[in-house]
This record gives sequence, C-alpha cells and structure tokens, in this order.
Amino acid sequence: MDVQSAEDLNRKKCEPCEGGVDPCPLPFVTEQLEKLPGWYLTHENQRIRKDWTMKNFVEGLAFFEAVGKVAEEEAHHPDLHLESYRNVSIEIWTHAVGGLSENDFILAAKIDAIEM
Ligand SMILES: C[C@H](O)[C@H](O)[C@H]1CNC2=NC(N)=NC(=O)C2=N1
Repeated sequence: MDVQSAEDLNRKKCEPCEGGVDPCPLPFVTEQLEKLPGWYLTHENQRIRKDWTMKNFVEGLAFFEAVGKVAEEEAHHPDLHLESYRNVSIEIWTHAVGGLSENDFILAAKIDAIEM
C-alpha cells in the first residue's frame, strides 16, 4: 500500500474488514499520518487520534452527528469522546485486525472533510 494524500483517501470507500490481514506497518503509518494534519498515534501505535475544542457542547454533539453519518456510510466506526462540555477526541482503529488498516486513514480523511 502506498502513502496517499488526504484528498485521495477522502475519495475512497472503506472496505468491509473481517480480519485475517496484518495491520499496516509502523513506517507506513508514520508516513501516512504526515498527510493527515492533527492525527497522532496512541495505544502502542495501534490507533490514531485527533482532538478538537468546539465552541460549545451542542457543536460537539452536532459534530458527532456528522461523524456518525460518515461512519455508518463507511461501515467503519470511531470511538467518540466529548469531555469538559466541548473537548472532542476521536480515536480510530480497525478492530478486526487489532491495529491500523487503510480504512482508518480513509475515515480520518472523511472526518477532516466535515464542515462545521
Ligand atoms: C462487517 C463490518 O464491516 C464490521 O463489523 C465493521 C464494523 N465497523 C468497524 N469499525 C472499526 N473501527 N473496526 C472494525 O473492524 C469494524 N468492523
């Protein structure tokens, strides 16, 4: 798999993933994250995460509503965190492989394309 631009990732669709494949290797992940501003590795390099400060709680909920729509369209789902009424974090990984797959980067690019 080659490193892709955020624009190219945003044009792709997540593929159903039932496991049986290895997670993306760390050198690739590190290079791919350079194309996704603000996303960083967590959980022993098995997940990617990004943080936002929203205007208020309602904007946080609206953001989650929009993210949820994308996740359902892609059948690929993030963990959503809304803390201290306006601090939002989203964490993504592919449960089926216990680490990162192309789907996670596609979803991250689509989340970044959401206009709030
Ligand atoms: C069949 C369907 O593709 C799977 O159940 C999906 C649902 N959403 C998912 N979301 C994430 N983040 N990882 C998965 O492995 C996953 N699997």
